[in-house]
Amino acid sequence: MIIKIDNLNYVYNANTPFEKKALDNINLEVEKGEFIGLIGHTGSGKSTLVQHLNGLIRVQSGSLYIDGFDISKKETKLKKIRQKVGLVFQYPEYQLFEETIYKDIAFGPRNLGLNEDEIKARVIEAMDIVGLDYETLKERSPFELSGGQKRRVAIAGVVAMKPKVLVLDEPTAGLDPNGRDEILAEVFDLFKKGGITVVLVSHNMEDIAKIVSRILVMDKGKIVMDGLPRDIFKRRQELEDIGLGIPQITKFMQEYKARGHDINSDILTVEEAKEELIRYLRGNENA
Ligand SMILES: Nc1ncnc2c1ncn2[C@@H]1O[C@H](COP(=O)(O)OP(=O)(O)OP(=O)(O)O)[C@@H](O)[C@H]1O
Repeated sequence: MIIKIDNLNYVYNANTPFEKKALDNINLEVEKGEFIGLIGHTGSGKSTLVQHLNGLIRVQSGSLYIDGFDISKKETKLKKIRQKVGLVFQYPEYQLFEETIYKDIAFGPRNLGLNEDEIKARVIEAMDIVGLDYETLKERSPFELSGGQKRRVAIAGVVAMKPKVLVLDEPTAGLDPNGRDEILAEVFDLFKKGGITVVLVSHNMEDIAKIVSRILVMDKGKIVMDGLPRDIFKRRQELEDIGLGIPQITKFMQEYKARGHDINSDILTVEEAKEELIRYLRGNENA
């Protein structure tokens, strides 16, 4: 098991008038190689939970193991945790700071104390994974790039640390549909290569439906649903009750079925819908 969380609670500004319980008894087990989609309304606790995973927020009560390694202990070094878990923040481009793309991506591996050859190899590999051309871009300033490309540099910086768990908090926020699809495709490619567990936080149900293998739904600091995307999106009313939607295409298929059409409405993508509708319409023609 790569992530194991027991009875995790977190309160901001404890014992002050601004006290706010952000995590309420979280229990979670994630196997190596899962692709988790974490969804929930604004303020439900998603960021607080994922920031625990890389030690940005330290455990107040409960326990948290990454790859068998207890990160709830105060004495556990942050450096050790961050070698295991890479976190890409919302709008990560604001955290770029070096004068060249090479230096930015090399920053993490350099902090690990690796030698220059190994650092270079990691930068080349990470740029390749996120689809940035090493030769033409290595000496360029990250600040000259487009929004989508800056975000790739930020993701490459985390990938270059070779984490076992990659956490992406709203990685496509603010990008146009093309930029969004490209970033997701690269994350998915990285995942498919194996060896990495991904936790993707998103408000975008289309993005989630396209790529994750398991969905966790948060509400008021708790995990209130946990299951396969197809099963979660069947619970449309429960999701709507906590301010969440389902993918447009799934909604369309559910509504089409409700009007008396005998189709399978467990659909997650436009491609699946197309196949199902062709099957159904051909069946009707032949009847
Ligand atoms: N630094 C902070 N100080 C005080 N309260 C906070 C702080 N950060 C978050 N909170 C509160 O904790 C709760 C959980 O917030 P969190 O950011 O984890 O939710 P979220 O699901 O990630 O929201 P979003 O989708 O808007 O990023 C919210 O009520 C929020 O207002």
